[in-house]
Amino acid sequence: MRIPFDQISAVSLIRLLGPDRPFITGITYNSEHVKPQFAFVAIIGENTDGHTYVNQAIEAGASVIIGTDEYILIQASKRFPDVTFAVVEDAREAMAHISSYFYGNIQERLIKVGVTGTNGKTTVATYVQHLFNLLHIPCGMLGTTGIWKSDEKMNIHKSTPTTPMSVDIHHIFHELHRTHHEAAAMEVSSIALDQKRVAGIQFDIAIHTNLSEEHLEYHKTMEHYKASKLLLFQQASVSIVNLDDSGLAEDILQSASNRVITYSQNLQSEADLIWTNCHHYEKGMMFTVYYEGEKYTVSVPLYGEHNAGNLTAAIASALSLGISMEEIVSVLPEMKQAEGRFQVIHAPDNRKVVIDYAHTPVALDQILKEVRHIPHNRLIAMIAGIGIRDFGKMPKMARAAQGKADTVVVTVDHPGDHEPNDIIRQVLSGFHQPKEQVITAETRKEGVIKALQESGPNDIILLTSGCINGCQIVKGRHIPHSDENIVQAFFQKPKKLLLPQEETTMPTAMPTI
Ligand SMILES: CC(=O)N[C@H]1[C@@H](OP(=O)(O)OP(=O)(O)OC[C@H]2O[C@@H](n3ccc(=O)[nH]c3=O)[C@H](O)[C@@H]2O)O[C@H](CO)[C@@H](O)[C@@H]1O[C@H](C)C(=O)N[C@@H](C)C(=O)N[C@H](CCC(=O)O)C(=O)O
Ligand SMILES: Nc1ncnc2c1ncn2[C@@H]1O[C@H](COP(=O)(O)OP(=O)(O)OP(=O)(O)O)[C@@H](O)[C@H]1O
Repeated sequence: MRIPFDQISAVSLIRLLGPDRPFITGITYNSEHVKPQFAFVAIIGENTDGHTYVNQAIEAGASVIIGTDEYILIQASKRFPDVTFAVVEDAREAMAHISSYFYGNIQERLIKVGVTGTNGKTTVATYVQHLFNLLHIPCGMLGTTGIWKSDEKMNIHKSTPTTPMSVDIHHIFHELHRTHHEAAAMEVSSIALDQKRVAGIQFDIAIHTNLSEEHLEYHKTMEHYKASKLLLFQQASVSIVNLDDSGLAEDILQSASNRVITYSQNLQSEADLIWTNCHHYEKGMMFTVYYEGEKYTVSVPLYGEHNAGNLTAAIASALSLGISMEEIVSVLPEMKQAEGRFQVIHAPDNRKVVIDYAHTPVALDQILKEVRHIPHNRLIAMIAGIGIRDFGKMPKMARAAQGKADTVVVTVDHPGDHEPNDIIRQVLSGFHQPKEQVITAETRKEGVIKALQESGPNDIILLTSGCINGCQIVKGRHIPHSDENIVQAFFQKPKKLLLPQEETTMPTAMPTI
């Protein structure tokens, strides 16, 4: 395809050198992925500067170089007159707009739902995906659990943990459209918003979950974190806002010029959707939703009161498309839980292993309260300090856990370049004379095993924090890790721990109760 730089007005072009309508066969931000006639976008990163690799990209066949360093691009243009050099104001933003153009602006033909917030992005995006599919709107999902078509995971390498790089987003949108999808639900992280990964996308719906402290290792201040999240609502036609969140709701309401749908748990609020009266039962939960003066009873095979709120946000997104509440409520009994979010493995002696990716103090506090709704004897909770994240958060995890379990196992997730014991000490510093038993484990694997060893009949073993992309990041290496496999292996040996009928039910895939 030829790229007419002068016609893609959103690209803030400063100077164009070389052929002005270059032909390209692909776009990449990594010189190692350049193929003949690719456009290479030089990005200044945290470790290195993409402009360093301009020569390498041209040697690999790049026909276009896009970057911000005018001097480097002018010098290179003298040596390679057949190559197009585009000096732009913001390389990441330019990449987003050019990627959209390259993929035929196909994104405009999809219903796009963006979800942002500190906790609940994956869950809400997954609920939107499942709900739309049940309502016969084929919907994909882009998020921490992977890139999904309506019915299966796509085999696409993820460039980042949550929101892909812009060129990957447009490639995925193109693939979804090619396979007859009508919608895409996606998590939009604050980092992605700041890095313009979704620049040029006009979301049909933007959903807000909540805001609390997170990602300060990147944003440095809460103000920057908040301002980044707010960007999503400036590029959406409908904003769905959680009135119960004191972190961001007011700011969205004040700045939104688009249609707003609000949701809340509070009967006294004037929210458009009010969810209340949540009860758990063996197969899930039931709650009431008030909407336009009517009362609806929702029954879903999902657990955790916060998930009633998350589901209400997804319901609001379907309502905004003009689907009736009656139709929505009728399909909810078919809903499915998101991977690794309040998922329950039934283990021998009526033990229940709950895997939940709670990795903020707020989420940890929440899940520790929620699991108590499941009948149990003792509660053993594993918490972790995440080495590749903000050290300041670690003691807060201990504070959130204190007093809420019988035993707390403190371990480490993704130590990165840090010594596991430094991380453990940092977490432990948050406890204030804990009455419960606190034990430590230097690796997540050891932590899971110790938590299981502590358990007895009818106990709940809650494994929190998370394992991004099924691995542990240790000194730059990605070491495969799976809590489920460790649980499975633990109960398989010694064999006598397993009841005969349970041997077939201790699966690699996790069933929910
Ligand atoms: C902080 C951050 O955003 N990091 C992303 C960033 O890496 P970086 O800034 O360190 O890049 P770098 O290594 O300095 O390289 C700079 C540029 O030179 C290029 N390069 C480098 C070497 C080479 O030989 N040739 C070459 O072209 C690189 O491709 C890059 O474009 O650019 C890379 C791609 O160019 C991303 O893969 C990487 O995401 C990493 C995997 C990451 O962990 N990101 C996290 C922080 C993130 O984005 N998280 C959010 C939120 C998650 C949540 O919800 O909790 C997310 O949306 O995923
Ligand atoms: N609405 C909510 N309010 C508070 N806590 C929540 C909410 N939804 C989910 N959580 C908690 O946060 C954990 C993470 O949920 P989820 O993965 O959906 O969030 P996320 O924002 O996508 O985080 P990440 O992108 O880092 O995975 C859940 O396991 C649960 O414990």
